Amino acid sequence: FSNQTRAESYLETKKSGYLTMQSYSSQGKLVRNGEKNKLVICIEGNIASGKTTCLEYFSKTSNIEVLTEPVSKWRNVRGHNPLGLMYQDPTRWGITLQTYIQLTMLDQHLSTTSAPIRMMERSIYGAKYIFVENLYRSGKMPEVDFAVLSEWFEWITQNIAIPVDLIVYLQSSPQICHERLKERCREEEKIIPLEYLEAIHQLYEDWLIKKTSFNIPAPVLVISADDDLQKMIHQFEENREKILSGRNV
Ligand SMILES: Nc1ncnc2c1ncn2[C@@H]1O[C@H](COP(=O)(O)OP(=O)(O)O)[C@@H](O)[C@H]1O
Ligand SMILES: Cc1cn([C@H]2C[C@H](O)[C@@H](COP(=O)(O)O)O2)c(=O)[nH]c1=O
Repeated sequence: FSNQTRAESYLETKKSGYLTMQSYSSQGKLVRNGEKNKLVICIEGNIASGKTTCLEYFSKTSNIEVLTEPVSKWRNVRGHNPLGLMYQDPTRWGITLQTYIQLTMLDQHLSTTSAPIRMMERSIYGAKYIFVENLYRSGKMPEVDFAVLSEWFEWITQNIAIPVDLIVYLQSSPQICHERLKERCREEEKIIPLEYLEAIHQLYEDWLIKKTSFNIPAPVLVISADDDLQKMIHQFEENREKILSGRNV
């Protein structure tokens, strides 16, 4: 056996539910069998920019599987609320929340689907490049926590194929998000100031518009998200073909 064949042979015997990784791709990453021809679209955007609303709209289309962020898990893991704890004391609990979010994002990326198109709310990339980065840059995440999370992230993305075909960026003004967030009234988020949404917005703009911060794993389709619901539906329809073909052309 070459090293690669031995590894493949080992992995073939290690079928454990949804994490059955059976072969190495040409880039030397673990890949999921049967997932190659599926289209993955990630909806990125600020808090309360309308991502869930967008996913709910497209969930009515046949052949699409929609995966909303598992916020209920982030609010309740074995009776603990890491999301609430993070907003109360980000320096202490940021690492706890972000470690768990990284795990649940990976879980979603790797979960099996029968539908040919998968639409996912954010991604493991958005969680790291926006939220972890924001905690770190704002001085609320200790350097050692950032280093450990970054090591985990790099190991995952260097060793496991996490394909994304298209990023749909719901570009919104932080002020509008703040108003929508207050209306939605999620208990943990009541203390979020406008400045927090402005910082998240800036990181998104640097990543997906200016393209000056981090690697972008897929082409980006930008949809302006400040409009009312009716106009948003019109925009979703106008962009339906681009979105569902996974191509920004
Ligand atoms: N275009 C829109 N105009 C007005 N309110 C909206 C619009 N899109 C979403 N909302 C409302 O704003 C809040 C946040 O939307 P949501 O889809 O949950 O955002 P996200 O998933 O990005 O956090 C919800 O109360 C939702 O009903
Ligand atoms: C991905 C991610 C999310 N959060 C926080 C931000 C919000 O309070 C919720 C989910 O927000 P949504 O935009 O309404 O879906 O989770 C976070 O703190 N860190 C993250 O990586």
